[in-house]
Amino acid sequence: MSPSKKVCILGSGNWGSTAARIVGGNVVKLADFDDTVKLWVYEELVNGRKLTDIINTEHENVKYLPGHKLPKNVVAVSDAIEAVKGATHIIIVIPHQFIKHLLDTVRGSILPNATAISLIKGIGISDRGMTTMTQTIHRTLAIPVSSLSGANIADEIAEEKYCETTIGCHDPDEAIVWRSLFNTPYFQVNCVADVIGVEFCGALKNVVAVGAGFIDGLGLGNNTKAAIIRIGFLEMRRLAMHISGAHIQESTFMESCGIADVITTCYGGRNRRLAEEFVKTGKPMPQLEKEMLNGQKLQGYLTAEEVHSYIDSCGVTDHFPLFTNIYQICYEHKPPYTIFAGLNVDFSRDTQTPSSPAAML
Ligand SMILES: NC(=O)C1=CN([C@@H]2O[C@H](COP(=O)(O)OP(=O)(O)OC[C@H]3O[C@@H](n4cnc5c(N)ncnc54)[C@H](O)[C@@H]3O)[C@@H](O)[C@H]2O)C=CC1
Ligand SMILES: O=C(CO)COP(=O)(O)O
Repeated sequence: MSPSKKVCILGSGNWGSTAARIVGGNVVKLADFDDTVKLWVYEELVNGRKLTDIINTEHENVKYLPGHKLPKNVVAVSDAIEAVKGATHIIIVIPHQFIKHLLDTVRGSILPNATAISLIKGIGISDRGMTTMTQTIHRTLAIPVSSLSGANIADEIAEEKYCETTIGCHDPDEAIVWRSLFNTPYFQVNCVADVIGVEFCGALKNVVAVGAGFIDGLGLGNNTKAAIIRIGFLEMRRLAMHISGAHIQESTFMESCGIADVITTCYGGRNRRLAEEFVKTGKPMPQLEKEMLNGQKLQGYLTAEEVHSYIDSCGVTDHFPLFTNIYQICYEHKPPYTIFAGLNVDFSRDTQTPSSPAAML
């Protein structure tokens, strides 16, 4: 009997390629899945050759994940519609600023019984307010969407160093399927039912990481960075609960997607590294991104702007001094040491009113 399920991956950056390595390795062990994993690549030339051709002949994404082979059953394609053709399980892992165009491209080509999972760390702003990536994907493709996020610096996972991740999935049967696609001895998946809590954590910690990078750029120490991490974590939780308190479980913040991801990104992430350079060189973030990341993309400074636009429109910036200061340093030329302004906020009531978000502020 031919397999009834088929997985594809949309996105082949640093994390997308690492996910392809994991899923490509797992899928061949799952009898109900087709062995072939189509990997959609945003086509570009690398040393005069198409990146898709390089991946399909050398089985390595030499630009975004150099030094790590991809399984041969991972097949790179430059056409997103071809990638989703016949796929029952769609993994979406692109920088959040590109999501709309990709979804517009593939809508209409998705199987009606398909299901998706977002590995993206970012949020969107629309006339409905702040939206998560799974909400955006669900509204466009009209299929169920889960989330995966965790303390997951891609290069370390490609080296098969032990870590954990969190899958948010409403359907317990589907959660088992997603887990079987991602779980490995070195990549331990824990499933929770809180889809948007998982992704709020993943998106908002990138703003905190920008703050942590400012502290490193200022040459301040570990205690100061720990203070920024603590306050940032509380502002993340406060904002997520303010937006969707009735739908988010507090316990999600203690999963890998929560506290663990804030820590790893504030010490080892790209957002932290470029924010440090921002302070040391005075160059704008987009310029540093071009100069230092070889095509990889930052999410943190964009998310800082999106968060600010939301909290400003709600008139609650006073309740998020760290997020506000980080935004003003990035976009309004405030000096980096102003990150400490007004940080003595009382968060003590936040955990007492989880089902009544407005009461927090
Ligand atoms: N790299 C990491 O360690 C981790 C990243 N993530 C998240 O995964 C998501 C994807 O990031 P990465 O895979 O790291 O990507 P990346 O930042 O390494 O690479 C950028 C990707 O965007 C593509 N791209 C460039 N212009 C594009 C366009 N106009 N339209 C569509 N794609 C375009 C590039 O081809 C490349 O694949 C992000 O939300 C990120 O926060 C999550 C966990 C870990
Ligand atoms: O999300 C990440 C680790 O979990 C990666 O963070 P950066 O994008 O800052 O590298």
